Amino acid sequence: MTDAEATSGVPEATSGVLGELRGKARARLEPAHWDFFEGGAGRETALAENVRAFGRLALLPRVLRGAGEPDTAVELPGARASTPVLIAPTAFHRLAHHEGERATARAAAAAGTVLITSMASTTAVADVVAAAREVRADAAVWFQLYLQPRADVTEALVRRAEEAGCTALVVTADSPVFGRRARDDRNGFHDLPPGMAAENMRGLPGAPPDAPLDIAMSPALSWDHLRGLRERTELPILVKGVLHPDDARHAIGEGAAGLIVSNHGGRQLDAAPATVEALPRITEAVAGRIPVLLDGGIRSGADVVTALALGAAAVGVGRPVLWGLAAEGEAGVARVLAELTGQTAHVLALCGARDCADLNRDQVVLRGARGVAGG
Ligand SMILES: Cc1cc2nc3c(=O)[nH]c(=O)nc-3n(C[C@H](O)[C@H](O)[C@H](O)COP(=O)(O)O)c2cc1C
Ligand SMILES: CCCCC(=O)C(=O)O
Repeated sequence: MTDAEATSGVPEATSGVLGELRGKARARLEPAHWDFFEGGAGRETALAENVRAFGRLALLPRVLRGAGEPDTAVELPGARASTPVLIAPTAFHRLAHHEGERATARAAAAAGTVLITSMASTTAVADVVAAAREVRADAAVWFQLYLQPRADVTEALVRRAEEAGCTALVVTADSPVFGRRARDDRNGFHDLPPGMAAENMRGLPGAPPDAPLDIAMSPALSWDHLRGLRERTELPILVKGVLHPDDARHAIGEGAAGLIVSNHGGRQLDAAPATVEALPRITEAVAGRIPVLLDGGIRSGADVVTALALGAAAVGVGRPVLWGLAAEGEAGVARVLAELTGQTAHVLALCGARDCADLNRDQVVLRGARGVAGG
């Protein structure tokens, strides 16, 4: 067991650039904030399994294909990204670094990738998009939305995202209630410190002037709410947190432009499967009709290529971006993105792939299994 595993239970990156940034982030952050970023729900089984499941998979390279230098670019709803490594939405970046989401946005834009900015950001979405667009005029920022039980609140948030220039909405569907996180309970961490707030939640219907509204999570939300949202926006909508193939089909029926296979980084249902293990059934159900993305446990280029080979169009990365941000601000996020994209290009080349779509499901096999050629 590594040192990191001994303290967290998770087989996390302990070497290389990501390991270095993780160590630096941990040393810099207040322990309660580190635990908030790093932790998961319950016994942290889903959190650990997201990472471990990639370790149980191997890649079968194809040889002598004359593929040339791999192209890492991907085409997505409301974005063309130069890398399949996107930034998954994570809350409260100013807890990690004083520049917060602005630093993350600049690094994402410079890398030519999509920032999925959290509704629970500590910077208003207009300022997040502005920071990205200062670096690159066509930078793509997607807005992650928790559907609110009050339709007027959801609507006001969507208008803000649209006016800010976001090019897609990501509706997080895996949070009918808030996950139970033992580390946060133990630390008594349940709110932002004074001076920081969820800036998107200010000035909404039902809130006192300039006071932020709490983000509501509601088990009463249904596909009807998603339909209501679709009728009120032209933006493409991706549904995040899908693990059951029937929900994938349902989302397509409701006009979703994309899906994100996710268990919220193991922070919601602890009994959820590792996302890479849920992915094949989802891509099978979707059958290429809309792009399927995955997040959870991506820590290397091999993880990225494994997800792509199993049919993902792109992946999201959560905690490693927070490590980079906490360790070195914008430069740290840039290092995380460059490292994962560089590794991805290298693994694509070693697998004989010319681009992110030039991979097949039969190239992913279980380690230790007899007769590795899948199908
Ligand atoms: C600190 C933290 C905050 C998060 N906040 C949000 C959020 O506001 N909205 C959301 O949809 N997902 C949120 N997530 C989940 C991520 O979008 C993503 O599903 C997950 O982090 C991916 O796993 P990884 O951290 O192993 O890469 C959060 C995750 C973390 C670690
Ligand atoms: C209301 C904040 C939600 C943040 C979140 O989604 C998470 O911590 O996983």
